[in-house]
Amino acid sequence: MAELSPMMKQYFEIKEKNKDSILFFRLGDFYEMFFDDAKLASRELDLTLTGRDCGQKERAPMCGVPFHSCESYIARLVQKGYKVAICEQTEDPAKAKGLVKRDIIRVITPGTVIESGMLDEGKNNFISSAFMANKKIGLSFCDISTGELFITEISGEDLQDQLQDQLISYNPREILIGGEIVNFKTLPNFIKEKLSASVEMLTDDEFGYSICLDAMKNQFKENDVNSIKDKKEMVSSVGALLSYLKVTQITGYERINTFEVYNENQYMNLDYNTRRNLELTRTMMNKEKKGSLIWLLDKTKTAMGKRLLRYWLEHPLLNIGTILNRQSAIADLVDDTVQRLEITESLIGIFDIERLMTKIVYGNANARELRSLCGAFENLPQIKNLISKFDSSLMRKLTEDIDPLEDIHQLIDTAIEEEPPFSVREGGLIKEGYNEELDAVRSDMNNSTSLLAQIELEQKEKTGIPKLKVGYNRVFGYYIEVTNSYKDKVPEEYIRKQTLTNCERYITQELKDLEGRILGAKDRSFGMEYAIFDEIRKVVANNLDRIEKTAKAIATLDVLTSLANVASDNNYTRPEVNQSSKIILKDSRHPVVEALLSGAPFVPNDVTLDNDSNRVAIITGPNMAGKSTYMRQVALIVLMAQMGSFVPASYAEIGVVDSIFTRVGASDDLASGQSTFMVEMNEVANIVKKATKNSLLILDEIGRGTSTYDGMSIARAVLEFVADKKKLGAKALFATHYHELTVMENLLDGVKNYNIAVKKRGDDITFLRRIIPGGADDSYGIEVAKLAGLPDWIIKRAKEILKELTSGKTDDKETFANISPHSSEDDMQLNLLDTASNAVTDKLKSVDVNTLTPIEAMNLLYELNNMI
Ligand SMILES: Nc1ncnc2c1ncn2[C@@H]1O[C@H](COP(=O)(O)OP(=O)(O)OP(=O)(O)O)[C@@H](O)[C@H]1O
Repeated sequence: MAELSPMMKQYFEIKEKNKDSILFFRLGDFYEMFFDDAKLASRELDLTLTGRDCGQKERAPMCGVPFHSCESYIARLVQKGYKVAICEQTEDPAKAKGLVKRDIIRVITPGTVIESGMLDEGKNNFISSAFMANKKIGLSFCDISTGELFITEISGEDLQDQLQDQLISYNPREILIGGEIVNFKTLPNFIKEKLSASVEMLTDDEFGYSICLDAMKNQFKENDVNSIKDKKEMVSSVGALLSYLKVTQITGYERINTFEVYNENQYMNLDYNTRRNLELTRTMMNKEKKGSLIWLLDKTKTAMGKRLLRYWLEHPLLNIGTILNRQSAIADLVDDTVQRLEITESLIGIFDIERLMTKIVYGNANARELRSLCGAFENLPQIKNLISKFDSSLMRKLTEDIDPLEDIHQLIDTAIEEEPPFSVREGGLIKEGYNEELDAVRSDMNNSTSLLAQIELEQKEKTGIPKLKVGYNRVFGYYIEVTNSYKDKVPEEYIRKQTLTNCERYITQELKDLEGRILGAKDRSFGMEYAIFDEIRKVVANNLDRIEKTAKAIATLDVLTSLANVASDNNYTRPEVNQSSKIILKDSRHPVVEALLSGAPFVPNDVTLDNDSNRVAIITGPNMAGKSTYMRQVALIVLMAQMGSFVPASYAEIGVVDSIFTRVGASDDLASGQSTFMVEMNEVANIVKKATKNSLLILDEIGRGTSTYDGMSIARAVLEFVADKKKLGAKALFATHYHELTVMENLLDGVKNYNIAVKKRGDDITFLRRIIPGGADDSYGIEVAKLAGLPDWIIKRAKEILKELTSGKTDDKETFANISPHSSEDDMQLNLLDTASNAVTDKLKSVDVNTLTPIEAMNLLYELNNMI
């Protein structure tokens, strides 16, 4: 067998160490993939598969992507869950002796993306690490593009459920798991179906306590590490994550210089179904942002603010103090419109400082990005000044945290060109006047350039060739070009280098000497520029703590301003948030439906819920009356209040709830083999298992997915469980079409009936959208069906059947069986037909048709026709 070429040998050595990644092997201006990687990439990225001679009989399958547009290709692979190992030349090809050295500079995995083009600017890109031992789970979430790291410990009952709820609230793209977590048999399916994240199994050694503790010590301040070092599972989770980042990122992960330990009881619990049902970040129907709560609330001006707003929305608080702090800051902004609008304006154009800093710390930010950072700092002094006038404690803290960073701004501004090129190795980065030495080298370079022009002139005169010019190419540098018609005038000392169709190119000793000076000056100047640029980049990186603190403050201010703008534009009110267990709302509205309604205005409604005589509200009323809207608006208002936001109501008192659970709408999960009813019952089971008396439950038409009697029985049993203080005793809104359930008001403590009023005139109904005490008198299903355009025949027939069913003569089943399968109209027509056909038969019996004359036959036919 023939020997592999040296380059392919090098390829195989590198590939051997990165078997589970697609290897992007840098060759010139391309990243090439070979063998199975090439086949996979060609399939996934629609690339043409070619072959490369590799010293063997068979050519190596190969495909490539251009270096300059590689991001979009990598993004597509990473989004599909693949890892991409980037292999670069690690020495200057010009200085290499033999084959250029190459090595992996970074492995990009779904959870370790930092490239802005591959990230959603308004969403964190988390990688998570979960390790379980001793019935405890250590869990961490890290966004390496911003340097944020959140860690927690989960203990107690239902660890898998708790873990899933935590994973849902951070939505990581990649999850490292190990220890006893492998026993959670349904977890992989959950991760695949609900999170679409990729999973990496790590070994117990990788989660080993002492290795992990060392990894933490290398990364964080001693005091920080000491504060959690007894939480072994937590240490294992963070340590294994750091080691994974070290292996994949190789450099730059030092950006993660601190962490935040959170307690899962710090935040309201929202499970997967509730997040989906309340349409927090996208709608259920179209999976679109428009129509979701975030769409309404997000008026942020910066990417940092966008991400933080999303975080607040996905993590409503339980701590009243923190909620009140946010509220007071929003109140400051709501009350001072002029100031608020000025702040809003000064936030516009502030770049993503958090993600820029990551690139700077990684050492791969270019001069343009440094300029963007400088631009982001421009308004800081003004913003600090604007908010210093406010009184609330959060505003005071933000004023303190915002560092105007004038020194860094000035450093970048005086050093870096306004519009530098993307490349940092080809000059044009540093402003004239910033560095004397650089200016001197540059002037040498420029003088040399004018010397070239002088040479051209001199040679023209000396040789008498008018069409002579000095040019440059990459192959043999500076040359003199003479058109063919003057070839005979070329002096002897010219050395011919190239012949083209119309001209010849020459070099001279004088030109080569000058070239040495020019290129030397150019190289030196570019080298100096890069060194100065890199130094500035390092200075900025060394100020990470100051810059990061400012970025966080700007993000917080942006979120507060966004919420204040929404509150002011939509006439929201500041809710009174307390521990009262009450939810009292006056004139409350559904924030999103209200914003989307174009015709008639939204009809506001009141709400009274508490843990006493108003625990459960049974809501009846016709279809389309607004039951679901009403229930969701209560849940959304509670959630908004616990985010710290103002709410759409004229008055609101919110006793904090520990969780919101919802069971709404019909959905099936055919992929996991579950019918609509199974999904519904699973969700109900989950709610009754996890809810506490401090939870808020939204139960919309429980039991509708099965037969009437079974459904009604289940609905009543759930209602009894929820309402009964000895069992659950939680606050709940319970919408149902089973009017029979309204009797529960008399049978159970704490249950109240409400209905959404409609006005009926003849066959037509008008929706009033007002919630009023008492059960609904009728369900008006048929009237709504008529509104929906069901044909008259079906409507009439349905009314007939309903009349029989509600006549109350016998039990429903018997009555239903006794109803004729024809409508009364059908029966009438059948009777008529019967009579006519009898008359015709009688008539025909009375005549002998064989003896009729043609005229008599015609008359008979005429007579028969009239009978029918
Ligand atoms: N308070 C309101 N003011 C104005 N329009 C409303 C109000 N409540 C609901 N609506 C409108 O009525 C539509 C139907 O409301 P919703 O889906 O809540 O009815 P429903 O009673 O739950 O119906 P069903 O029993 O068929 O599920 C909503 O899409 C909304 O546009």
